[in-house]
Order: sequence, then C-alpha cells, then structure tokens
Amino acid sequence: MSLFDQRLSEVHNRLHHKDLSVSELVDASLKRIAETDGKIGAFLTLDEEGARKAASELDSSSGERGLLFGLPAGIKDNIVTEGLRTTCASRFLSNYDPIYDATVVEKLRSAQAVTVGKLNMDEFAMGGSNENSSYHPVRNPWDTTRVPGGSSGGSAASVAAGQVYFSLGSDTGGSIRQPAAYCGVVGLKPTYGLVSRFGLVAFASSLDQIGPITKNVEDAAFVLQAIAGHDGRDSTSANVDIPDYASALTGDVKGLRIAVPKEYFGEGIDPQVKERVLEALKTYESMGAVWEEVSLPHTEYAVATYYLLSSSEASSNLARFDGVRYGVRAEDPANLLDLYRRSRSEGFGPEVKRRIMLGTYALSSGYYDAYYKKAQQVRTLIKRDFDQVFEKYDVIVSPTAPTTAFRLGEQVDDPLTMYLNDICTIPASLAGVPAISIPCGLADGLPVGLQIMGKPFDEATVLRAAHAFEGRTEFHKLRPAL
Ligand SMILES: NC(=O)C[C@H](N)C(=O)O
Repeated sequence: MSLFDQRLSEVHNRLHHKDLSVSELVDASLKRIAETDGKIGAFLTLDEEGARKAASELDSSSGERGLLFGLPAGIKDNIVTEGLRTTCASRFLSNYDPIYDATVVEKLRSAQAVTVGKLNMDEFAMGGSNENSSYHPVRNPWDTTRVPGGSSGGSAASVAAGQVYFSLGSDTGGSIRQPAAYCGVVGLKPTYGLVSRFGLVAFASSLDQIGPITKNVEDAAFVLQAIAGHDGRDSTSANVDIPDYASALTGDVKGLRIAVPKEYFGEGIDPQVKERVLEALKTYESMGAVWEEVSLPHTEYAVATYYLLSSSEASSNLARFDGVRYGVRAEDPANLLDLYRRSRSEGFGPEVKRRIMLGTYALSSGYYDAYYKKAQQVRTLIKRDFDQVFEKYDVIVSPTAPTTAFRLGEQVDDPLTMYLNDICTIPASLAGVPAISIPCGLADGLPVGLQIMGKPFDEATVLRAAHAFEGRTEFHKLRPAL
C-alpha cells in the first residue's frame, strides 16, 4: 500500500511517533510524480525546492500541529500562489508569477500542508476533458487513452495516480465532480460562498467554487475544514458558522431521506452508469435510508442556462487579459487596438474564444433580454426546484456524469456533446448547493461516480451520507494499475 493510501489519522500517527517524516512524505510524492507524470501530464509546474524546504521546516518544528500537517498537495493552476507560476493552462499567462497567495493557499499553509506544484486543467477552466490545456492534455490513470475529465483533470488524475495526498480543484459547472468521477476519487463542490474565491482566477464569478479532491470522504472533510470560512476579501463569501465536519461522519444514515430525480436517468445516461447508481441506492436502503423518485422539472434547461450565464460572465471577467495589465503582450503593435487584438488572438485558445464570443453576444444590447435575462430567470426556477425537494428530503442522489471517461480526441471537435457531459452536475451549480462525487463501482473497468447533493451549507449531511456509503463498500479503495 502506498503512503498516500493510508488514512490521514494513520499518517499523522506515524509522523507523531517519528516512524515517518514530512521530508519522506514529500520525497515519496516527488518520486511518484517523476515516475508517472510522463504518462499522465497532471503537473504544469513543480516546486521541488519549495516543497523540500517546507518539509524540513515542518520536521524541525515543535508545538501544535496543523490539521493537514505534512500532507503533500497539488493546486489547480487557476489558484494563485505567490512567486509560483500560475498559468490557468493558458498561453496568455505563460509568464505570470503572482505577487500574492489565494486565501485557500494561505489556509493550507496555516494547516501545514505542503504544496508540491500546480496542476493542469482546461484553459481558464473551460472544458470537460482537459484537452483544452494550452500545454498538454492530461491522461486518465485508469486508461491513458482516455480523458481524466475537466476542467480540474490534473487535480483528479494526480490524486488517482498517488502523486499527492490531496489536491484542490475549482468547480463552475462540474469541474471538480466530473473529473473525480472519471478518475475514481472523491470530489466536493462546496456551497457557493463557503470557500473564499479570493485569488481564484475568475471564470464565472456567480458559480465558481474551490473544493477538495481526495481518496476518501474523511480526508475531504478535513481539507474542507481547513479551507472553509468567511473572508472579507471576497464579497460573496458567506459569514456562517463552520461546523466540525469530521464529527458528522457517524456512519449512520438510518432514516436519511433521499430524493432521486427522474430527469437524471433519462436519455444519454449509460445503462451501466444507471445500474451502478441503482445498486448504490440499494446499499443505502440496506443501511436504513429511504429513497423516493422525485422531479426537478427544469433540469432540461440547465445546460443551456449554464452556458449562457457562464459565458456571459467569462466574457466580462476575461476582458482584463489585454496584453497590458496581465499576460503575454503581442510584439511590435501598430497601435493600442492592434495590441489588444493581437494579444488576445494569440493568447487565448479556441474554446476560450468561443465562450467570449458567445457571452459577448448574449450580453449585447438587443439580445440581453432574450438570452442573459431569460437565463437568469430560468436559474431562479431551477433553484426553486431544489428548494421544493429539500423541504421533504435531506439529500438528492444521481449519477455524477452520464458516462464513464471517453477517449482523447473523441469529443474535442464537438463542443455541444462536450457541454452535455455536464448535464448532471450543472443544476447544483446553478442552485449554489453543495455536491460531492464518490466512487460507486466500475463499468467496463472504468470508475463510475455517485453524486450526492445537499441543502445550502449542509455539507455535514452530504459528507455523512457519502462516508456511510464508503463504510459499506470497497470502491474507494480501487486503484488504477499504473
Ligand atoms: N468549468 C466547469 O465547471 C466545467 C464545465 N464543463 C465548463 O466547461 O464550463
């Protein structure tokens, strides 16, 4: 068993008894990356020197230990790290070394985790396969001819490949959960506002959330504990009490009321994926939970609503990349307009350009009411569907993605098919509610993800339900043969 397959409590126990050092943990991470990343491509930047230095400082430190003491972590490359290159997997930011740390990075440091590097992703988090990285694609550790999902593909693949103990990803419409499902790991998108977005390069500000990717639910609870909380530097950060998530993991789901929305089991859902999810519901039944079919009637509009709103917000957020303030500047511009035009044409990849154009169109006068405003109204209807179901039920369960990981190249020229992969994850994003993906079995040797959605700020119940399932099953222990 690899060091990173041990539970956090075991690792901490060994560190405490000096049977293991932080330097050994970091060396194990760097060695595994050196051995496997040629095949996977999860990392864009490694910080070997910084990680080794942090490890030796922790080894010689005394006093109370942080929650994530000594654990090697990878960070998605759209979360800024002081002095450590942060590219968002874009050519535009190929020379960007931030002058500050994101709040989550500060929080990881104060919890004493060790950052080993920055993880590959779809450019500016736009994509569901990681093929939109301007540098190189990520490959799925279960089958390197397949995609790891996206946009946090590097974050999910690095945990699945045992390169790091945990990682951080970001989720706008499924970018933590779908890659976690494809790579057979745990991925949690918190309630909008629970985790600070300060220092997350904005894609769609009303949807973006940072969250953990881990090998098991208990670790997800610990990482969430470390990164959640109010931050005055993010105006959308919620000022709520943060419960002790680990103490919610009781293993007990007796009487838990599970809603199963029929719209998530229709056309386009792979029969084997459906089968695994129905088996998971039987497992819940055997533990004393009760489930019933419900309807979330506006589900069919979710994908269109999301791509209108997220592209509109992206077109506005990405206006800051103009070759003047950030990023690579076009050579020898004839005038200011030429500078803008060529810097943006050369800096952004095709998918980012597509979204900027879609979003600019949706926001332009004359079309605003028909597209952007209408989409905002539909978003409210989708949110209401959730509110109504949560009046009677504690959680909503569905597949995380309609299929398992597809092959590289299979959908890259077909943006619409690519967008439809988000059908199960987007509604929770639009409603702003928490959702986790956990492994629930294999289909033709590839991992299937189970999605559990919860009430706003009720991560504790989501984690409890996910953890109880893990206690009854062995799926989270399956590892790819790399
Ligand atoms: N960013 C996300 O959450 C993933 C989604 N597939 C998108 O491209 O927008």
